[in-house]
Amino acid sequence: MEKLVLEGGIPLKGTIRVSGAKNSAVALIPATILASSPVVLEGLPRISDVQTLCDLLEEIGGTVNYDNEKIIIDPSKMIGMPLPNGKVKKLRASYYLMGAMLGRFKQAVIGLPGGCYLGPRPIDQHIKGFEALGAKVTNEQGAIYLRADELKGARIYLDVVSVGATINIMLAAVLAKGRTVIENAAKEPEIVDVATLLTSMGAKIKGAGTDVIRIDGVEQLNGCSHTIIPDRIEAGTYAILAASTVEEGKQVIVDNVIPHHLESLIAKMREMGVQVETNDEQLIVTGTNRELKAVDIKTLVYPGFATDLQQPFTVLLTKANGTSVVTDTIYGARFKHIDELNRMNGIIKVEGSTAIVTGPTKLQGGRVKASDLRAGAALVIAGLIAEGKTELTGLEHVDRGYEGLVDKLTGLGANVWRVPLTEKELEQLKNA
Ligand SMILES: CC(=O)N[C@H]1[C@@H](OP(=O)(O)OP(=O)(O)OC[C@H]2O[C@@H](n3ccc(=O)[nH]c3=O)[C@H](O)[C@@H]2O)O[C@H](CO)[C@@H](O)[C@@H]1O
Ligand SMILES: C=C(OP(=O)(O)O)C(=O)O
Repeated sequence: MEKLVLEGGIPLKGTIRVSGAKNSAVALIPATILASSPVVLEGLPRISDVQTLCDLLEEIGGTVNYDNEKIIIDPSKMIGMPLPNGKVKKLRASYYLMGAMLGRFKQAVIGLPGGCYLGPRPIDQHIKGFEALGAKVTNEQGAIYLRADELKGARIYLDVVSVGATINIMLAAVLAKGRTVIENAAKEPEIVDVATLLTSMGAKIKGAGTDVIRIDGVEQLNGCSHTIIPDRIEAGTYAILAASTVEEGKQVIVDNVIPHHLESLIAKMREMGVQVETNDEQLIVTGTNRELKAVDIKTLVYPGFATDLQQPFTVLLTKANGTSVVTDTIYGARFKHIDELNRMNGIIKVEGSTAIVTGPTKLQGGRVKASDLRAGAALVIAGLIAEGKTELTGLEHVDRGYEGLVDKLTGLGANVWRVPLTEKELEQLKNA
């Protein structure tokens, strides 16, 4: 195990390139199970969630070949093997194996997913969808058992707008008989990306990216080639980092971005007084001598302010003048980073699903721990703006979502490096 050491207070400048989207990648990989011949996925990020899913596809008999920026998955020899334990527990998105394996094999056994603990994360809407398509679903000793004689299209109204349930139902429905309509569907760009792959494989899907998705089942899906979209959350994280660290007159360019995916973040940054411009595929943040203003944010489903950017954004708010109110309506308990920020001299109070940030404060470097992926991203930004050195543990969370973090930050002039934990530090972490 390692820790990340960050030297705070160094102004950053230059260009940082965004990788392929984690939340697309983790659905695109399971989607390949539905094809009858090899699928080429281009531009997947090299992160641990991608590796874990590729390992899981190999466990069920798939062949995975890595060729520079491409991953080639041959699903033809896969079998409907039960996966009640093991690697499925390491990430949230292993739930997509349910929809994809049910779609192809008409049965699946998948252990309940892991991933970031952000408060309760039920999957009742996924199950409601599978049942509507004709599957019998039971939960036995921490694993979901799914079985169907045949899957038949259905009209499914989601009681909660859910990214995971929308994608999972699409995966199960593309090979079902007849028409499926998902109402109150989520509209995130990752859903459109998965629909694009499935359509290239031969699926018939209309309306992805709106709140009604119509799927007409087909007999067979075939291999194809697909390039993933850029990661809007990674891009947003680096835009927030840029706004937190860039010096007057200097620029940080976040490259390989679809700016339209980040409109709610860009609007909030501008409201604070951050100078941010966009072109076709970049965000350009320029340092100014303006004082940053406090703003309120409320996380919402897309195209609202993304919950996954709430934690990093809170760090930027510690630099703003006044009181900012941050409300997370998606995950009301997503505030585990706050204790750590307060240990670094932040003045942030949590009341229910709201964090109240009083600024500006000068953060102080210290020893902090990432409790989840975006808490880790928030603490990386905090470490880079703090006075002195910060040591961050819990890197296994950060590695789930940020490809080549140290190299990318070093490219902007940051002084950051990874070191193995000593025996004593490992012991301290175990007892914490
Ligand atoms: C792998 C992946 O793509 N992860 C993203 C996905 O997670 P995930 O797909 O798990 O999140 P959902 O969109 O499903 O969750 C949204 C809300 O609906 C609730 N809910 C969800 C499903 C369900 O069956 N019942 C239910 O009540 C959840 O508790 C949450 O409050 O979207 C989240 C919300 O944008 C992001 O934070 C995660 O980064
Ligand atoms: C919460 C996240 O991921 P996951 O759903 O994979 O836990 C995230 O990407 O911020």
